[in-house]
Amino acid sequence: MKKASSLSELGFDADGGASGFFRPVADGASTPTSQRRRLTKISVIGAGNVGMAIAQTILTRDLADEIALVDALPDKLRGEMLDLQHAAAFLPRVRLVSDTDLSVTRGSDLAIVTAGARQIPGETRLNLLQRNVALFRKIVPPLAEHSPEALLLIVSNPVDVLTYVAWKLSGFPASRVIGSGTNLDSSRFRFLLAEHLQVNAQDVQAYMVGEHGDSSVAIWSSMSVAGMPVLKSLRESHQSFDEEALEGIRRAVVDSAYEVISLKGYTSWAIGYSVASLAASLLRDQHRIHPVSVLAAGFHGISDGHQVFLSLPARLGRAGVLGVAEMELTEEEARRLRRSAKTLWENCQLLGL
Ligand SMILES: NC(=O)C1=CN([C@@H]2O[C@H](COP(=O)(O)OP(=O)(O)OC[C@H]3O[C@@H](n4cnc5c(N)ncnc54)[C@H](O)[C@@H]3O)[C@@H](O)[C@H]2O)C=CC1
Ligand SMILES: CC(=O)C(=O)O
Repeated sequence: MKKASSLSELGFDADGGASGFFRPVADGASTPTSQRRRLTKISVIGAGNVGMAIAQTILTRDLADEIALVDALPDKLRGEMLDLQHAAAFLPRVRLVSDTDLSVTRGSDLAIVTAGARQIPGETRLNLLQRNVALFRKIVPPLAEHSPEALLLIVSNPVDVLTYVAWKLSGFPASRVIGSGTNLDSSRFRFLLAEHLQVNAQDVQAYMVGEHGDSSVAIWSSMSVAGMPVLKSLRESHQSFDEEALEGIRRAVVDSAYEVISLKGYTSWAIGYSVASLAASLLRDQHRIHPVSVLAAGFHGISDGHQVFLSLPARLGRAGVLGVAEMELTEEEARRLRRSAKTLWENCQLLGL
């Protein structure tokens, strides 16, 4: 049985009796319309492990005035919403709403899609494609209709191909359709390097680009700490630091998701922080650089005709993707990136969108 969870649902006045509780200090004391701040609304579609980790990180970072949660499971959805609402005394004031119907997302500034199947231990992300494309066909068109000016941030896997799918199905410009991409892989990469070098991961400049998945590419040539090239010092301190050792570290980054999934069944906390950092850069117009999934046609020798989405370092702001960095890659890095693009483009083409 659905129980009332607010005083208005129990029959109390909708304004909570506030007019009887406080005496106005002066006539017309309310904020003039011209000075009212525009409220920020974020929607999270899919209130599973990932969606809820994102919602709670966004709440603690005070990024939204309203958060709308959507899921296909009504009881779980309401339970998640209430559980977060009960933290109200410890958080900034946020209106939290939820519904199984996407109309609750109306007027979103940012819509984050996490709905869909996730990997079982050992399964690749690309394996999820057909199931999640079918879901996106149901979710993306109404989402775009309810919030035609929104930024779309795709998280469901395989994230790069699904970002392409969301771009096609929404009809939005590519600058407003972004995949969370290798923002997470790059954090894992920086964590491993920081542990090795005994420094803070925030001081390690290092990017993984390409597919968020098995063919991701580690950009060793531009990796630095305090402006110092890391590869050079690793090679000087470890005599046997060759291509095989580098591939071993890249593989450790790729395998780290598989390891967490085999241990706890899913990944959630790191992607929660990763997506909240993207939300902050976008909605607060930070112009920060993140490796995220963007339309990569024409970059690093990827054919102009291949409308593939994959991660490259991009400058993010309130309008979405403001620009993509023209990284200097070694020939080997560019070759690996093109191979990653080829794998993704082959998958996109199969969809016939
Ligand atoms: N891009 C990235 O870096 C990462 C992506 N992921 C991906 O995120 C996705 C979600 O993972 P989890 O949250 O662990 O899975 P989960 O199974 O916990 O949550 C998925 C949710 O989607 C909901 N859902 C299904 N159909 C729906 C519909 N039509 N409308 C609204 N909601 C619907 C389900 O009811 C469920 O609550 C997976 O595809 C996973 O692979 C996970 C971690 C990192
Ligand atoms: C599941 C997934 O994509 C990740 O944690 O990287």
